[in-house]
Amino acid sequence: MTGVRRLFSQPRTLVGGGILLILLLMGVFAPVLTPYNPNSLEFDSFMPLSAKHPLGTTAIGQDILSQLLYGARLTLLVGAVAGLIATTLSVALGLTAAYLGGWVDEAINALINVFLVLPGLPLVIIASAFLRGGGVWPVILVISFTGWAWGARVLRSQALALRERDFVQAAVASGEGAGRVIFMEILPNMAGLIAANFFGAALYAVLSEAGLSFIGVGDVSLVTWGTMLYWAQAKGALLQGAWWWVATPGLGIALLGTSFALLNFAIDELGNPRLAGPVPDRRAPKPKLARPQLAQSGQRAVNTLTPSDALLSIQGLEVGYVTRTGTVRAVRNVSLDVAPGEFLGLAGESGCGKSTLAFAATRLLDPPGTVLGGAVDLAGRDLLTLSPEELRRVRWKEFSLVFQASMNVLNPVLKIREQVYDAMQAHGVHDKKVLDARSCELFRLVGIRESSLDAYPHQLSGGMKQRVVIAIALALEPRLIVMDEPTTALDVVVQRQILQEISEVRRRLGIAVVFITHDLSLLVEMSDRIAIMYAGEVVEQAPAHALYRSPAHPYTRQLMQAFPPMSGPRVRRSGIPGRPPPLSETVTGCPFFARCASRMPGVCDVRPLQTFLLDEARSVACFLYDPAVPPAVREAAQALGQGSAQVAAKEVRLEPVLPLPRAT
Ligand SMILES: Nc1ncnc2c1ncn2[C@@H]1O[C@H](COP(=O)(O)OP(=O)(O)OP(=O)(O)O)[C@@H](O)[C@H]1O
Repeated sequence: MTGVRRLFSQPRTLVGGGILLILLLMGVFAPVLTPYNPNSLEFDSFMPLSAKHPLGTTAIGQDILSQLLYGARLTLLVGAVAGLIATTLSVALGLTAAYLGGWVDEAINALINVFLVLPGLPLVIIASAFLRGGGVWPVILVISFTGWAWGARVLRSQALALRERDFVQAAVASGEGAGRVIFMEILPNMAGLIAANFFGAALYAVLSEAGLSFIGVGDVSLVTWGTMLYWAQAKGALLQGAWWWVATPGLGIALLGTSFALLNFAIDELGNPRLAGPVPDRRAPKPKLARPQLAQSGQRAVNTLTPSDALLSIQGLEVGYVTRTGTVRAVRNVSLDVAPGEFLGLAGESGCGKSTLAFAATRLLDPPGTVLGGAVDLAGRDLLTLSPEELRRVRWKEFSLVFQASMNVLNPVLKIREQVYDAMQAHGVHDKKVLDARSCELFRLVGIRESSLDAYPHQLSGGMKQRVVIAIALALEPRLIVMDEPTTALDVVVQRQILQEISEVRRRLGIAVVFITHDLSLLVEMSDRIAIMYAGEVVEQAPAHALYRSPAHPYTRQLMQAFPPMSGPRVRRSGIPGRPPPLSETVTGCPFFARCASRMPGVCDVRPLQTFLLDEARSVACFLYDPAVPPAVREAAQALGQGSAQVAAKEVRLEPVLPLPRAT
């Protein structure tokens, strides 16, 4: 059901809109509904209710029904126009302050505060008295310009909160312009609040006009419900027993207020789809995928990369978080290449710098994170030096990103379809047929029913939302997708389904994937190649099957032992004793030294760490493979490390060769 249809199917809308419509029709068709001029003095004073005068007459012989009908015109005009002007001012100033921030925010905030502390009623009275006699417009202007500040403050706060939400950040990151972010991402989420603001301001205007007229400050020669009250009070209507003269405009104002309030609630519900709509369909689609298989070397991309055939080339990347207590060097001299269509897994303990690496390489690192050195080249473009505009053009088209909390980037008040379209439209795809066809194709690819395109995010389960985000990330068929624990927040079954789909999709589309997770056994299933990070450094890189069969670095071995095997009997797993060194400190030698079962004191803790190439596809940053260390010493150390390193060395026929150059 569309938003408008849903709005008009609510009882509140029907009642509130019905009352408002009746009041409007009363004003519009006043000349038809009554034969009398509201200002005509042709009747007797204080005539009681009768067929000729259903609401009696005033002290000076005016027909009260005519006054009520004609009075609706000006009363509604004051409410609508003053409400509109005040709301426009509130939205414009509130959003400008929140979106631009800095001195603009401070200046607008100061203005809001000034208007809030000004005593409203006396100000309105003085201003109205000053402008008296100019008809209804001075009253409208005075009410509008004194009634915007509260709304601006509330809308500013809401916009500030929305600006930090993931879906707004994602829209900014995906290159949407400021206007589009404000009008497409932020404003729809504030519809309820803006509507509330409008109806609140309109009600304030109607009541202010009535109050001003009642005390005789407005233009009492006009016929409004306020001036009716003024004259009724001035001529002692209640003392004369002519209660209907007071009750009629009072009831009109009360009904108008009720209709505004009901419409306000109804629109609020429309702006917040969680409050309405059909029961969510949370049935997950059935995956139609084959059982995952352990990689076979013949099927895999082989890591024989040279810089010229790499799609993504990270060279000597250094990233730090500059804090008051020093710089946390979270990524240290990392070099990684990813070939076109390759699935590179990145694993390591929590806090070893995986996310920092992903964020820095894709230019999404927020302060205090800073790139301290190195280069990131994607298909010949140095991503680290691209201007924001160039980056906007490249992101989503050349590479896209899916993170653990990616499902939060979905805007809660927009249908999934609009959000999938948005990503494509921001990059120049506007043909409705193409958008439609592509969206359906993407949804089939990631295993979601096409009907979910017309759902709101809250109507989908977490797994489905994450698939939607993956579909959006695939929308422009980027050459590379970086996925940082994209399924960690989901249950194991859904995780597996999604991972199988990612694997399938990237094979079909030939997209390269950098996949980050703690779960090494999962990576072994999915990856062509795996890089292991420890304390900000890449300590081992190898084809997945080789790493699984014979991990070379003692840390990789221990990491593998910490996860259950993919087959065989269940055994108790042990964690890795000890902790990584603090990344804010300079590490001399190997950062794994203190925890390593094969450590060689006097070597590993004193020499600057080097990376050794074991064969054309494997490298390891460990002195156990340093030809400069006597073989006997290395063998003894390997044996100490439970002997498994020797097995590994035999299996991969380790022939330590040249140390790779490492940037300092
Ligand atoms: N804003 C920050 N300020 C200071 N240090 C930070 C900040 N963010 C991360 N760090 C530090 O940087 C290091 C790397 O963190 P990062 O999140 O990249 O690791 P990770 O391997 O992705 O961990 P996880 O798997 O838990 O996400 C950690 O030591 C962390 O404490």
